[in-house]
Amino acid sequence: MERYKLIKEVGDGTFGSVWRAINKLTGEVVAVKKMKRRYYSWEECMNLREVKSLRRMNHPYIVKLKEVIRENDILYFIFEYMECNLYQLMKDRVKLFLETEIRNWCYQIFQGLAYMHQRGYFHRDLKPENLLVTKEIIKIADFGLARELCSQPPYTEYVSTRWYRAPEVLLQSSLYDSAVDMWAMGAIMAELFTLHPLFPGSNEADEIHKICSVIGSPDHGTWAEGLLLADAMSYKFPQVPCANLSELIPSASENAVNLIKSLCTWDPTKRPKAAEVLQHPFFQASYYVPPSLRPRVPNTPPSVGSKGSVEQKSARRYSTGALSNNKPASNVLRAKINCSLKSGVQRKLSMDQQEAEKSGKLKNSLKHPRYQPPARKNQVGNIIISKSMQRIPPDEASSVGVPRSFSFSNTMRRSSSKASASASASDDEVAVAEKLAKLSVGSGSASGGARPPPPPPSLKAGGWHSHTDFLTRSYEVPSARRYSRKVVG
Ligand SMILES: Nc1ncnc2c1ncn2[C@@H]1O[C@H](COP(=O)(O)OP(=O)(O)OP(=O)(O)O)[C@@H](O)[C@H]1O
Repeated sequence: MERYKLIKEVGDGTFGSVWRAINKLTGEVVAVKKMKRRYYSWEECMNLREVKSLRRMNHPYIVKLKEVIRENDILYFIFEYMECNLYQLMKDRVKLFLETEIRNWCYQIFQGLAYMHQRGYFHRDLKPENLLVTKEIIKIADFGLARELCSQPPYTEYVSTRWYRAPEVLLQSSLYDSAVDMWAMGAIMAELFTLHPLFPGSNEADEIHKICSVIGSPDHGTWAEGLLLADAMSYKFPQVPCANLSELIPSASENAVNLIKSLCTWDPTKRPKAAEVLQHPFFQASYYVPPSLRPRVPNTPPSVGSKGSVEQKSARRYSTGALSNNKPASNVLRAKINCSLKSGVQRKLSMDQQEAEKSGKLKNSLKHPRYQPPARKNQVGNIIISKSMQRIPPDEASSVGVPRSFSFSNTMRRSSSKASASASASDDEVAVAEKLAKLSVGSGSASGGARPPPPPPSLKAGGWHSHTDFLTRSYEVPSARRYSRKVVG
């Protein structure tokens, strides 16, 4: 570790603290994740999911693990450095993001996910904190929970942060797959549009209630398997009418709303795969190539950082012929959003609770009987076990010897994919903002190796229904509490 100079702590997760650091030899800025528990052998380190999965991945939209160092029984991961995470970008944000910005981010993430899923992995803990941003580039990070699709179910342990947790996981299915990542992406996409979490459940029961109130309670037609799962744990879904998602996400285009609907579908088998999502009409409206990835030609518009107030600039920057569907929020609506932004404690409380869940200290809720109506109590769910207890048995050669550090080259080993899955200024919008507020029930630089993503697929591609017929249900209003939290799961 003497090669690295730690500069500043930039994140404190459940399992490690993350530091911005400099490689003294090369001057390269990196992120050093110092794991909290001790590791007494290399074998133990090499069997960590984060290592096992990340060392197989080499993609411009997946954060690159450069090196692993074990020193004095302390394990350090050296990652490429990213400026901030998506949650940090959203939390103090007043102006809504432009749809073009959201489209650009999502297209990158879905490319990363398609790559990962095709190679037989799914992430299982996608959330804004695990999506790292440097200028216009976004990358998937934190593979501590990543799972091989071909690994043997049942998957009994804890998976994913509650607000982004798929219903099959909430209902303790042991057969979930990469569709859990697609659910999380639907929730994240919606949050990018509204700057509010879509399903901010205060406990697992409340989480399901929130989901029902947005997408409507499931029935035999929409998710027969889910009813069985619920039966198996003597759980009864609340009978809640669905909401109109377009009203909940007024700044989103019809295509964006349709995509979110399809991702947040009860039945995991009906959610689109990441590769299919890339063909969705939402991504046909335009394709934005970040300035940093454009060929260097004179008159290229200057790059604008993604952290600042970039909305107006963004409109000019995105010169690819795109029609922005974004409807900027009115001052009144913005004031309301700000107001809810300031009610920040909710997310922190809730996320702290989730952190407690993750540590395995708190148990229960759904397993024991009846659904409790939109819980205002700080009840905590039961699925959780500590990630630190999830070390999987050695299943591959850990013939790593006993190096003091381990660097990864582009070891892209393909494993067969057994993926069975494996606000505008109108009165209406003000009303929507009010509705949202009332319905708060519960509660460095981009990788040098980055290459430009492929151009958008043709409009004909994919089996997407156009516009509204993709899902015909209507949707209700989610909670609108604004949040603040430290960067933990
Ligand atoms: N490569 C990186 N570059 C810059 N910041 C990073 C990097 N990796 C992680 N971080 C920051 O540190 C935070 C925590 O990192 P990470 O999620 O890997 O830790 P963790 O202990 O696994 O967290 P969690 O509690 O989510 O499981 C991230 O949300 C991010 O803000």
